[in-house]
Amino acid sequence: MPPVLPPPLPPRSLVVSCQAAATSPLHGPGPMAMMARAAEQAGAVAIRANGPADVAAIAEAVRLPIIGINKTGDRAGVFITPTVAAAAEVIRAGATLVALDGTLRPRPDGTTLAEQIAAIHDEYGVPVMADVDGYEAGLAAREAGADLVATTLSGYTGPGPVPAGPDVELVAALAAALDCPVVAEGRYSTPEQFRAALDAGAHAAVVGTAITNPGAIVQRFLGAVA
Ligand SMILES: CC(=O)N[C@H](C=O)[C@@H](O)[C@H](O)[C@H](O)COP(=O)(O)O
Repeated sequence: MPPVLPPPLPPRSLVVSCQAAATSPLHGPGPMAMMARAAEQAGAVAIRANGPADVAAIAEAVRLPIIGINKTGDRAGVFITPTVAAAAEVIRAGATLVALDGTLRPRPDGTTLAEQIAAIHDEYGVPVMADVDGYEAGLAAREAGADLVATTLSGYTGPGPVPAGPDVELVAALAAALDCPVVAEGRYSTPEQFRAALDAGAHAAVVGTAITNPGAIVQRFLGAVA
């Protein structure tokens, strides 16, 4: 197995994802930097953020490590940091770790995941987190050199609807099989689910929508009486 760069995340920790869609009033580097500061103040150990502008603003606002992603292209395909050039943009903006699509799907530039990870390691020396959608992809991502494997894309790449809850089973299966940290991510919306991920073997968990998307929180409350 390829060597693992040490993760800049303590064990059993909470990472807060600060991302806002273009349709949100909170979209943009200023609001995301404030979200990140609030998360830091409350005890988050790292921030996940999208795009060089947000990463740069957050890097100025907090002292925490930043998991940088750079979403580009069509959400139906590989869109989370699909190329080394996309990774380079967020690394140069201040990301201490880069996350990229770690599914088995073909990549838009025709390179392999192993080639992308090797290029990021060689050129920038930062750890790489592979966002996977299943067990086989998790094993393959680790073989390809990923330093961390995250369950981020579970439930998002198949034909069916996105499940309501998180995929804790995938966390448990990957944590039992892999020699690198496994990060739980995707639809963690309660403290109990967060704890369940850690108890299943996750090194850390990333929570986004449930903490940093007020629009989704309002909708959840209204949904209870609709
Ligand atoms: C599938 C996809 O595009 N996931 C994205 C990855 O960065 C984000 O939109 C999520 O908000 C993030 O993974 C955190 O997950 P949640 O918001 O469910 O806590």
